[in-house]
Amino acid sequence: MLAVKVHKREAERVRRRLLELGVLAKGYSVKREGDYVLFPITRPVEGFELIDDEFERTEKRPHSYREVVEVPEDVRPFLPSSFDIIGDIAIIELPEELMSYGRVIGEAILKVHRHIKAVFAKGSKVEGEYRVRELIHLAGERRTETVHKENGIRLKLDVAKVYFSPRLATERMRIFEKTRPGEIIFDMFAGVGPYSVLLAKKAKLVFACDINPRAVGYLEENRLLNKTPNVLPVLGDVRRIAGKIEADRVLMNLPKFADRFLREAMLSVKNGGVVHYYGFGPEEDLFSEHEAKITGVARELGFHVEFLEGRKVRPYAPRQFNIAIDFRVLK
Ligand SMILES: C[S@@+](CC[C@H](N)C(=O)[O-])C[C@H]1O[C@@H](n2cnc3c(N)ncnc32)[C@H](O)[C@@H]1O
Repeated sequence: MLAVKVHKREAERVRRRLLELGVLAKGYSVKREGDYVLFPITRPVEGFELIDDEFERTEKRPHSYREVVEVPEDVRPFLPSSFDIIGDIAIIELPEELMSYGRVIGEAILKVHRHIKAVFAKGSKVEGEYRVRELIHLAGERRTETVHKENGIRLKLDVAKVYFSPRLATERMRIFEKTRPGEIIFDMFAGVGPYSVLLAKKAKLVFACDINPRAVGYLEENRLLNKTPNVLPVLGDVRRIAGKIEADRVLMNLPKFADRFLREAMLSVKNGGVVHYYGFGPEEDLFSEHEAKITGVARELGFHVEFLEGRKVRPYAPRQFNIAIDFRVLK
């Protein structure tokens, strides 16, 4: 292989020059011979001593499981480019064409991402009142409980028994930034507490309600784990406590059905307080339908609403987005 030979005093300057010229051969290690350094190159360059030598290939660590997984070429284009990581558990969505290669895909993920200990495939959509999905074990430990770190807090949870999405971390931080010290928060659909525990670091009190007993069990653990005794977990249907709380800020993180709970949210927020509403909307008109429902419920209650912000939270399905609408309630 063609190489440039230089004295070690000149090595750094020459390396930079070869990089500038775009001739330094990638994937080969530079060699040292006494006082000289040998740079492998891809084509002859003028002004340097050129020699011919053999070079060892540098070991390149794969970045993606797709570089190491062994599947037939015809199904390779179906390999997903990303997957969710919750604590030390990976959850991947496999199309039908790849389901029979689940084990090798799972093992490839374990090989490339050393901190991942178990891999599961999504076995269904998020379903039911508890908003959980079926999971299919692909590789590694047959364990579904883990501790996930996000926004400086730790959340213990069971990925098979409760809802949790790491993709909402940025949205949660956004709400944290809007929260003011001393506020009373009502997290209507709290899950294991990713909003509640985070906001409790700033707010005075957080009422955190969920109907899933497992979620509330973890919520209890997570308030201890994060030293946030100002989170008050409430197990049960949120309709039972709505209207008995006067919060500065109400969170409605149940995008599939939040519209059915607008009355409860508005009755639980104080005059001038803010509601963070979540839903799903088509790309061409993200907010109108939801805003109409919000205005309608406010009118029935004799309240006014002031829309503060509408935003895309994340893509949900083709041409569909998970959206957020922040609005103020004036009573
Ligand atoms: C989409 S998850 C959100 C959980 C959490 N906020 C998060 O970000 O991970 C919605 C949660 O609402 C709970 N839920 C559904 N219906 C409910 C109801 N009527 N009352 C209280 N909680 C309910 C579910 O059990 C689930 O944990």
